[in-house]
Amino acid sequence: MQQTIDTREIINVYYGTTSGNSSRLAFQFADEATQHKFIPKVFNLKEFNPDVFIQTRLNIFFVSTYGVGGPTSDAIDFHNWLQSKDRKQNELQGVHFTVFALGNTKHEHFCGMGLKTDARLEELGATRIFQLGKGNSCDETTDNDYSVWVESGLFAALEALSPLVTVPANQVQSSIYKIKEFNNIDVVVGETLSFQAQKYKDSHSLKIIEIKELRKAPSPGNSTLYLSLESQNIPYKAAQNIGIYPENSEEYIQEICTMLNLDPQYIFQIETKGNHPFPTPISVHNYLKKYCDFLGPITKKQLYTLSQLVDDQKAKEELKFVSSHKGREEYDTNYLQTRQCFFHLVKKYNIRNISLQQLIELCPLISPRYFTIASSPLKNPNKIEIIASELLINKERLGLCSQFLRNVKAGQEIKCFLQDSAFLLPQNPQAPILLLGIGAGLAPMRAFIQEKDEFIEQNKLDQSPFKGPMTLFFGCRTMNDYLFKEELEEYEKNGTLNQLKVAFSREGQQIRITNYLDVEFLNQFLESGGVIYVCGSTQMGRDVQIAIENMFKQARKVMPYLAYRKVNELEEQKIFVKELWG
Ligand SMILES: Cc1cc2nc3c(=O)[nH]c(=O)nc-3n(C[C@H](O)[C@H](O)[C@H](O)COP(=O)(O)O)c2cc1C
Repeated sequence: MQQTIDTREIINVYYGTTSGNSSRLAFQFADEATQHKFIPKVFNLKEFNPDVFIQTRLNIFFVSTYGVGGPTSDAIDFHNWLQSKDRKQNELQGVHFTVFALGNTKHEHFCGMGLKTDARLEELGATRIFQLGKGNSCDETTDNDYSVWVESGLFAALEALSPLVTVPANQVQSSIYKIKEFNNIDVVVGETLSFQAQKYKDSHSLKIIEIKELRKAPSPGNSTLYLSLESQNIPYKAAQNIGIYPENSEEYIQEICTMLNLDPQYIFQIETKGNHPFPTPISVHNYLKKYCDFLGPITKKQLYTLSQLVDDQKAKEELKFVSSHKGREEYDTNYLQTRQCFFHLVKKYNIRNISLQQLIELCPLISPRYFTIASSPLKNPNKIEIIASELLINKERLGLCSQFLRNVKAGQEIKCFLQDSAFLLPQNPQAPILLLGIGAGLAPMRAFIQEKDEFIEQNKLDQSPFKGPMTLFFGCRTMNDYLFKEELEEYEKNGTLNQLKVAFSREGQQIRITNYLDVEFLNQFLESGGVIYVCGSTQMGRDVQIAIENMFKQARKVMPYLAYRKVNELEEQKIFVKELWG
């Protein structure tokens, strides 16, 4: 007798991400949808195909916001397609959707991209299955916000639309991986890789020319590295973003192999009807090194699986509880905020019985870390320079990328790719330029200064995108953190920088760069058609925003409630350009 199975419809799960939050939730949702007997298909928005979208009834979007309430770079084509005037009224009739928007309340336009997507889908005639959800990464509550959203009835709404049907078992596509030992005699057939794995595969391998510490008295967590990479004739732009794929260290790989009794030399292939999560055949060692993110924030799916595997009854209950909706506050305070990860919990609870297949299903791929290029291709056509601050987690362990960069040596190659940042050249080359940076936020400023300096050196200032006066206000804690001191002072001496001011927040007068932004100065600067570039912490971005608002209120007598809008207008006109983190 033919075997049958109860199932529901296909759901397309789309995500647009930069740092991995949206993709993590998209895959988590896919896992939960499978338990509810749906057939999820996960796509990065770069792979968005309008025909597939319109033909599939159920669609869910996980979209994060970047820039001024805009899309992540992988979602730009989708965003342009959706918002295009070419779209016809009711073009999306029959399509059902729901959106989970990711953002951060420290940024303006909170969840802007999700809100725009949600509103436009409805405008084009698509039916909203469930109200928009919002995840706020400000206090790292995104994952909890997601579970609250799901628990408030998402699956009930989906199930009402798509009742169970009984079909022959062989009609249901399975995306579960099967691990198979690779023998040298096996013929390797071309695999279709997941979007993220393909992006990794297509990225460049750039050789490190030099790596050194920039601070005078570094300590763990208070270190800033300088890296130069051979650009291998890959065209790059000043202040562009570079995504670097970090790798797990040998110590961690050895330890996890010992804990889980995995043979690092074992070479395996993956059998799946879906996309392959990474290229195979591969050794366990290389999988753990390049792809397996076992040090990232612990997910509820990981906690649930660990609860099933741990022997200790108390631990079992605790892990199960925090993986549930009821335990969301404990999950947030005791696991997310304390930066717990899969590796440390496996170690803490002495869990040994996790198979390679489970590991692959539980741990996401290592995501790239983004930096802003600190050099100009005109001055340095053969090298890309980067400034990287070190991240210390819980005052005890370095973040994955920080430990990776600590261990790499000159001559070694690293995987990376380039993409545009918010720091585009000014539209008016005559515009006065004000560069505001703190710490490693000096990177894009240095790239622009180098660019201008090169035009001056070649006696071609008339062709430069920076013909107007250029001012740099740089903030650091103490003289020990004053990065590129001699170089910056030289740029001031030779006239590339018309003004250089350095604010030390923990030394001397203990001031911040915002102390230089008084009402009169900002008013005159903006009246003269100036452009302001800011790079550093979100707090600093907010302080600069407040300084500009005050200028509007006091110098231009703008009503307080309109001052905020005025600053937004400056952002939209690319007169106030920010790239912030943290
Ligand atoms: C450079 C930058 C710009 C951002 N701009 C916004 C924004 O305008 N509005 C917002 O709500 N969140 C903004 N965010 C926050 C992200 O959307 C949020 O952290 C999200 O969880 C990231 O998801 P991802 O890991 O999938 O990229 C920004 C984050 C960065 C790093």
